[in-house]
Amino acid sequence: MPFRLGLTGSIGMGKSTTAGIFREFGVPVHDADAAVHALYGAEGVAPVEAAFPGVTVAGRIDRALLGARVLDDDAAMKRLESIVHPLVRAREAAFLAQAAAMGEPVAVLDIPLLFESGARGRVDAVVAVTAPESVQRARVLARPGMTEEKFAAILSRQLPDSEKRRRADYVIDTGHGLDHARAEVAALLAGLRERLARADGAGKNAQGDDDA
Ligand SMILES: CC(C)(COP(=O)(O)OP(=O)(O)OC[C@H]1O[C@@H](n2cnc3c(N)ncnc32)[C@H](O)[C@@H]1O)[C@@H](O)C(=O)NCCC(=O)NCCS
Ligand SMILES: Nc1ncnc2c1ncn2[C@@H]1O[C@H](COP(=O)(O)OP(=O)(O)OP(=O)(O)O)[C@@H](O)[C@H]1O
Repeated sequence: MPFRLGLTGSIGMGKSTTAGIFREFGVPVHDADAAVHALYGAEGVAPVEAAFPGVTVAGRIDRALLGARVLDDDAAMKRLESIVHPLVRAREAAFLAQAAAMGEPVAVLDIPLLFESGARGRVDAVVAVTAPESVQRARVLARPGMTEEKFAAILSRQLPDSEKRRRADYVIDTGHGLDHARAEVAALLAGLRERLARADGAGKNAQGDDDA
């Protein structure tokens, strides 16, 4: 099993961009948001349509229609999450099994709701991505279809950034450009590889492998 690095951060903080940097460095990444979007064209269609009739368009769950039904309705969102999260976990498990088969030492699980959905126990360490609030707001409101109301609804379901940073093992700041974030990821991976090599060496010594 690879070392599971959980990647989290509030909306617009730079999770996807940082996940892309891990990929550039050759680390496999599983993206929970992307898994949700993919399962809306696959195994998620039937159960989600059954719970929210009328949200399927041309065989796929339409996220704008579904969003309108759940984003300002707590009970509806909880119901949706109870359908979707187990399906995401199944995709994640398949990804980890494949990474293990490939002998990957480290794998990243990009989980936006890592702390909120009880996923902390599924990873070995947590990376939180952050940026100043003003940068986050400007990034999010620049997106097509985004409104102040939708932004507020999503934020209200997410643990505050300060709390995510406090609970994380590593913090990546995306407010200073791509090169800065790349350097932070490189340093994180170098430190982690050293830590894993040391742990591996200690394990071998404990088993007496190195004493032969
Ligand atoms: C409500 C839906 C249809 C809106 O789709 P849309 O394409 O507009 O948004 P998208 O999926 O790209 O999400 C936008 C941002 O909101 C965050 N977000 C999505 N769902 C949730 C949620 N239940 N609670 C908090 N944040 C959420 C995402 O992580 C992302 O940062 C969609 O987000 C969804 O199906 N959410 C439920 C599944 C879920 O919990 N996903 C979160 C990761 S597993
Ligand atoms: N290190 C960085 N330097 C400069 N711009 C960045 C950096 N990281 C992210 N951005 C910019 O911020 C915006 C949001 O980034 P991204 O899509 O990665 O956020 P996210 O946290 O994945 O968002 P969401 O939670 O909504 O999926 C993008 O326009 C991206 O180009």
